[in-house]
Amino acid sequence: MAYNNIVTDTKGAVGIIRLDRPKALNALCAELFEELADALDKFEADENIGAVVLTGSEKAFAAGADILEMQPKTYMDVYKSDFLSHNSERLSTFRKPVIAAVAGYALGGGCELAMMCDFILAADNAQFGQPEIKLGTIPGLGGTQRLTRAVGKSKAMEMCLTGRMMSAEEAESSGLVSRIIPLDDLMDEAVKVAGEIADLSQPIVMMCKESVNKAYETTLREGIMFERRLFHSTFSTEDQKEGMSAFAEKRTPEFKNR
Ligand SMILES: CCC/C=C/C(=O)SCCNC(=O)CCNC(=O)[C@H](O)C(C)(C)COP(=O)([O-])OP(=O)([O-])OC[C@H]1O[C@@H](n2cnc3c(N)ncnc32)[C@H](O)[C@@H]1OP(=O)([O-])[O-]
Repeated sequence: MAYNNIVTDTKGAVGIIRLDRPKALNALCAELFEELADALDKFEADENIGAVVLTGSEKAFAAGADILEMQPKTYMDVYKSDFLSHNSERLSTFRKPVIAAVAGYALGGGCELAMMCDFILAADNAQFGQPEIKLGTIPGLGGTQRLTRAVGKSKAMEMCLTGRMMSAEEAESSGLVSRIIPLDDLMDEAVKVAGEIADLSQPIVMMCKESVNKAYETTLREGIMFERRLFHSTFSTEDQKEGMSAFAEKRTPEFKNR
């Protein structure tokens, strides 16, 4: 598939997806979602890729779903086509770690896309928001749910009801992003961290991601049982033997991804 709205690249074992629709501040049109899903399918199937970085431009990670594309749609259009239920959710089912490297605007669907990633590294110029309310609609890609889980009800409610933007500092202090990086260093740092993760055992990393994500979907007791079972299952892998043997023998582990 030829891409018109994204650019993909690799650096070692890191897959990079850059949203690249500059004229519309990377607004998420249907074609972009289709391309993003295709790129994710390819990176997921590629055994040489251990982690992915999703980024945009310095001005915008993504300024939201494409308003001009949505504007003429009727209720019957969106209901019958189950608008947003297909390619736009692909990121949330991706099994390898994905880091969002966010600079500039991450608004509406852009903020929701960043929140589907496993963690967010924010440039110091990043701005997050769910401004859908100002357009006479509400978030439709998980914003009311993931933002509430990330920053708590009071701040999420304020953000969704007012549509105001949150600075990188506020996003970090409220737990939406894991760290703030100077804009010029953002991609280098994101690729470095992704590379460190990709050097670990891929199946163990996938289990760890699955277990952390379980915390969003279950009770504490069930989540702890799920984690315990996955933890037990790591003992069936060669990589657990290698990791612990390497520690005992004071050497660097050589993971084989099995
Ligand atoms: C997915 C699930 C549900 C989600 C819903 C949503 O996300 S709802 C969306 C939630 N998001 C919002 O409500 C944010 C909407 N965007 C804004 O408020 C402003 O663009 C800004 C404050 C981000 C930047 O202001 P600035 O003065 O620096 O820049 P500028 O304004 O001059 O924009 C440059 C060009 O980009 C264009 N374009 C930008 N965004 C979109 C878009 N989403 N769509 C389409 N096009 C968009 C803009 O029209 C212009 O094109 P033109 O005229 O040159 O052909």
